[in-house]
Amino acid sequence: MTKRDSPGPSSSEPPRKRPLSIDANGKPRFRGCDSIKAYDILEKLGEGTFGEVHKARHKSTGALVALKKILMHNAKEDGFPITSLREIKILKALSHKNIIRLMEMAVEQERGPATRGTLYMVFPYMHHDLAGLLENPDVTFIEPQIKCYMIQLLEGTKYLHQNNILHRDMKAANLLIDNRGILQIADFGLARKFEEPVPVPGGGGGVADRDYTNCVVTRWYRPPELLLGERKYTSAIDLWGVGCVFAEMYRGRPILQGNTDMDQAMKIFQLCGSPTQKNMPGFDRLPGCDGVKLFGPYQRTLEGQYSSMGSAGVSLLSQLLKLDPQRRVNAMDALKHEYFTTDPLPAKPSDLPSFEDSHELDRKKFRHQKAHLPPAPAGGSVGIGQDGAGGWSGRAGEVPWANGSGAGPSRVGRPNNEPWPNGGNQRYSRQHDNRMPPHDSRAPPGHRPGPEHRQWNRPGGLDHRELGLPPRPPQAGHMDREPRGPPLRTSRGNGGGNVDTYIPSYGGGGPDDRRGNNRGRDWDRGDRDRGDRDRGDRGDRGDRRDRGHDRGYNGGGPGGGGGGGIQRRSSSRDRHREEPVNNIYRR
Ligand SMILES: Nc1ncnc2c1ncn2[C@@H]1O[C@H](COP(=O)(O)OP(=O)(O)OP(=O)(O)O)[C@@H](O)[C@H]1O
Repeated sequence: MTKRDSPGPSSSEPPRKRPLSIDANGKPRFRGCDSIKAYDILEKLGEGTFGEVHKARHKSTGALVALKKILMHNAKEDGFPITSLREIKILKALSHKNIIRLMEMAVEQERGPATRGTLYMVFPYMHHDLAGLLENPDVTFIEPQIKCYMIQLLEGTKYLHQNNILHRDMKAANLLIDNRGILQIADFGLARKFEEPVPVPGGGGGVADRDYTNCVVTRWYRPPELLLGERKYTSAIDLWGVGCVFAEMYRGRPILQGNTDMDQAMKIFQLCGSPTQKNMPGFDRLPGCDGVKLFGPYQRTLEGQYSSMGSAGVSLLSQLLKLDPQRRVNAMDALKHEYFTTDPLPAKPSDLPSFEDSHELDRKKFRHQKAHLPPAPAGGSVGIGQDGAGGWSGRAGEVPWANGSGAGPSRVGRPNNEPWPNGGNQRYSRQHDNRMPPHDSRAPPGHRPGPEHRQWNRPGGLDHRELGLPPRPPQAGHMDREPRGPPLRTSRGNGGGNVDTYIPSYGGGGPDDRRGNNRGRDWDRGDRDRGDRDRGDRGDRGDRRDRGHDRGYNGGGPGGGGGGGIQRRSSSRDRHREEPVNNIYRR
């Protein structure tokens, strides 16, 4: 039998797919499990209800990693958090340069026969998250850099959506950046598969034909359809978050800082205009539409507010921040937008300057030490609990108007005099939040800022002593965190009325959360894990973390904005594949 005759794949058969466990270079993508003893733990980077993140070094290879501890709130009763299982499963199946790679799991065995041990997700160490970079007043993005990050963000988003994954928590704090200029989308704790066809060119996010849990996405990045209670949503929800991040890179702060869901919707409509049948067809069929009638009508202000982004930038922004999710641009179309081909052209990642490391905990430490800071966003109806403060039950006429200052337009601009090292000539004056403390940009041990650092960062970073603050106690970040109050309650323990039984009642978030990432998220994390056990063993488990989160306005009503119902298993598990990333940087 000749080779030609031998049985094998015929030319009509589809090409064989690479096994999911192998990356584009033929190397195993996910190594499996290692002992935590293989790592030297260096410092804490972030902390949430869901887990702590530590920087560590692999003892034998020397590789720097981030270890994300999986917190078991109630290991005996709940077992391994199902949301973490889902996150791990999704991450293991993804392979793209703009998506964080789950390298392996690490196990810490505890003594005693009945202990289960602690599990860690192991990721490559990334020097920053985007929120941290933007909070550093000495780092000013210029347009080639913003374009470079946007391309990478859109490439990662496109890859997710083409592989039927919704991220559902797109925000600056979940975008990690390393000192080679690579941006990666992280935190898949709320991600899930979607079952509808993937987006096509010119087709926006398509149309959803089933219900999903409504209460997803951190409020400041939550799109109008979710705020109005939409459950048949599409990948367009992620593109709204991309739009928010896009403008945030110019402004230097989150652009829509609502104190409650109601306030959030109001801020959106003040920017994009009140919803009408023309700009958001069908908005009046959504359960939260009554709330819209309580304010406005507002005229659109987006083009005026963001004119400094230039006509191409404003055009892209307005396509990302379309009220109508069906007309909101999808990632593949956004990548073709003229913004990326007009001057100044996008920088290449390798041309971007490096910065001193900045992570969630650095920011928290600093903010807690500045006790005199004026109040940050109040956190809105996330805080609805037994005291009922700040929430709205969802019935028309009961509007808890936000009393916080929110994101007023009064920001102090800072002239940007830094030259672009690679010849770019566009400079942007980021408008800084004048309530914002400078970022604590400590250099890592042994780190000597090079010329680039000197150009882009305050030499040596700002020390707490420079600010006349008391010396930092050991593990100040941890100690400074808000004390946790009573343990989280579940729906079993407390129900009824408009008391959100998924929301813990520990007190205020303090002034730390300018970005709205952590306080809401901490509560959410608790919700997320707790909610799982009430949901049977299938379905949209991760969603419960946000259940009741501002739910009064989202139209979910007292019964809940959560609850995606039982969901079919997706058959698209094998669709994951690496896509070549367009070499758009070189255009
Ligand atoms: N691979 C990484 N490299 C460096 N830092 C990381 C990495 N992963 C996470 N971090 C830091 O830890 C923070 C929290 O990570 P992540 O969002 O994955 O956890 P989380 O428990 O979901 O936190 P949150 O509730 O704040 O979103 C990030 O904002 C980032 O500052």
